[in-house]
Amino acid sequence: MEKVIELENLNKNFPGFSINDLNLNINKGYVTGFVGANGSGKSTTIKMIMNLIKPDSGDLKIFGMEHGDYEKTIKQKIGFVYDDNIYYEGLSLRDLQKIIAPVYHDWNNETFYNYIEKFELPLNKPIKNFSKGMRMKASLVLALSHNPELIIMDEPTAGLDPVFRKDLLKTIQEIMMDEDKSIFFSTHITSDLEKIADYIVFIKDGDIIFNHSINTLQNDFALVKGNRSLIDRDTEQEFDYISFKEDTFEAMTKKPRKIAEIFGDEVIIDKISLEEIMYFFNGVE
Ligand SMILES: Nc1ncnc2c1ncn2[C@@H]1O[C@H](COP(=O)(O)OP(=O)(O)OP(=O)(O)O)[C@@H](O)[C@H]1O
Repeated sequence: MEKVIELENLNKNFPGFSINDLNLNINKGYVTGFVGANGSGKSTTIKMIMNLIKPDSGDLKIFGMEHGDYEKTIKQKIGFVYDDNIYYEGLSLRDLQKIIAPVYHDWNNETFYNYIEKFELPLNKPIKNFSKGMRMKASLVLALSHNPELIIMDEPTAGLDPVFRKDLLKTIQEIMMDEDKSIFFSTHITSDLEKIADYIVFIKDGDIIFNHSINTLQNDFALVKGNRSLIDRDTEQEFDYISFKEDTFEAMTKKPRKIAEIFGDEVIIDKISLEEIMYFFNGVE
């Protein structure tokens, strides 16, 4: 499968936090969600992909190219959305359009005005008077108006109301009708990912814990509930994570068929949500 992002043995050290030998491939033509707890390294990874911060070592390729020689070519093909204000506060969207449009070969004014209308944004109001949600929408308009091949978003739905979040998911689905497009975005809203993501990358303390298709997560992982007395040193091995509550246990397994063979009707084997998978991988006590 063709890759749009390839990270190999990437290292970045901050005081008290580090990313060590991070390896990650993102497939072309799919929506990949990037999840992990607060402070797990999502923004740091995204900023390295965008060349906003430099890794200490390792290889990083976007569309098979490295930033060193090809940064301009790469940036032409990326739509980047993030919540920090990247604009001059006093400027309006109309001002920004005049500045940004000439920078991109594939800028499309019709797309720009369509999104302005769709997202109900004012053209002439200074960005400094925008609400948090309006800023995120403005960032989206500017990112989508140059027909990017790869859309990278750092928590795009943060600060957005549920109605607009739903519209945004629809917009993403429309964009993905073009099978050459790829989307990589971080979020804490796992229910959004269950609706639109093809792959989920999970990061914990700077380590990639898994990069699975949503089908693998839904079919291979299961939630098991039963009586605590069923768990001993041997049976414990069959589970990936277990939590106990009074006389009962709740556990995650990647071997639901084997669990059914061992325990039969003594346990309940259920579908597991992405939120529960993250909860277990983040370490339950
Ligand atoms: N410029 C920096 N200098 C020092 N430490 C930093 C810097 N940028 C990030 N960090 C640290 O790196 C860690 C990871 O931060 P990062 O923003 O990547 O997390 P995140 O997964 O995006 O979190 P959130 O979900 O809360 O946005 C944190 O401990 C943060 O304090």
